[in-house]
Amino acid sequence: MDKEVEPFCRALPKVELHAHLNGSISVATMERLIARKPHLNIKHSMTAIHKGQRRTLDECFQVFKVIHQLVDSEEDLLMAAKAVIREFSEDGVRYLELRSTPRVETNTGLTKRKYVETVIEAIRQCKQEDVDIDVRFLVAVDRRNGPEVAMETVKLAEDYMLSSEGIVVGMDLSGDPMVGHGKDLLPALQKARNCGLKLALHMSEVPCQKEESELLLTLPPDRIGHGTFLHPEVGGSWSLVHKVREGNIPLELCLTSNIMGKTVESYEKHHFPYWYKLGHPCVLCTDDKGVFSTSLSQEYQLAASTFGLDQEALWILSQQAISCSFAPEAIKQQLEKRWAEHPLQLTYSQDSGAKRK
Ligand SMILES: CC(C)=CCNc1ncnc2c1ncn2[C@@H]1O[C@H](COP(=O)(O)O)[C@@H](O)[C@H]1O
Ligand SMILES: [Zn+2]
Repeated sequence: MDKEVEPFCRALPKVELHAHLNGSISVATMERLIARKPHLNIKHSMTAIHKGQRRTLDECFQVFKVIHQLVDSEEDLLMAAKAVIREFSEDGVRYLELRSTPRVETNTGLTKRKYVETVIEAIRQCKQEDVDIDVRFLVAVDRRNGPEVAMETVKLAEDYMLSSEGIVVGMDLSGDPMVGHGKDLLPALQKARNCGLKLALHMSEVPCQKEESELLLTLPPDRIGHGTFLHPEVGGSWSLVHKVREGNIPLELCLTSNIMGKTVESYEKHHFPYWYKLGHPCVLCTDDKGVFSTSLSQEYQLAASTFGLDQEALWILSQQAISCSFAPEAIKQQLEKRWAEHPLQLTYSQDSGAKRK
């Protein structure tokens, strides 16, 4: 691999649009959380999947249950969220959309409202502390919890969209794709859309979701998470591809997550090139940087080495992610300006200028 790719990807200003809060907790933060709750007897091996290891989707979802035991109070959540935001910033992420599922924890008195407020507070505190990153919050619906909870979550998200000064911008649909059906959640998602919340939905993460994806595309979503099995070569359909292309709906693509969760056989077989070659908007994301021991820089490096992307292509990929974000127009313009004035942009344009000569 080009030895300059690693520092380039780290220095590259980046946009992260698909990051689950509790899946993004680093080893260092996990250590602090484990130390706070020694009685749980939780080992590191239970909260992360390391390089070279692969687990079934089911096994991966067990990991979240363990992490949720470690993050079950307002204090834990505030500490974890702030650490995650700082780490993304240290990795060169300048705009982040963090998603998380509001939870009730009776032991500690955590309510769903408190949960959302704590994540918002973490975002505000990072801003006050001048952490170099703009953070927005997508309130997540866990598909496992059914239509009533989904509707309740939409109402919660709507409330905070109106009162969080632009921090809450949308909703995510996630959770074990083998559980529940999107058709039951459609009314809640429709309501979310109608009240102005943006929708980032996990779709076709597993092969058996063709019908569900057709249905969810009628909303339509503003972005798609994974979309691994949308295209006909992997059992999807032309109709799905056509609708996604027609709607120009960006895809959030998480290479390592798909390999480690065994929904994609190898990096080479990832669906990134399928969509990238079509010129469709693709955004590289981490999904769960803590659980999958990765970083956004590493995901850019992997895309570069696996699919032969040069520095110019990586730059364009990161810049195009700005327009796929749910940031208000004014913020998008500020980010565009920041990218245009970035020192790396100068070297890269000199390089590509030299290449052109
Ligand atoms: C298991 C695996 C391969 C994970 C990657 N793919 C995923 N697919 C669907 N939902 C997810 C995934 N990763 C994280 N989540 C959701 O994010 C939650 C953890 O973050 P949080 O508590 O919402 O802050 C999980 O409980 C789950 O609802
Ligand atoms: Zn995800």
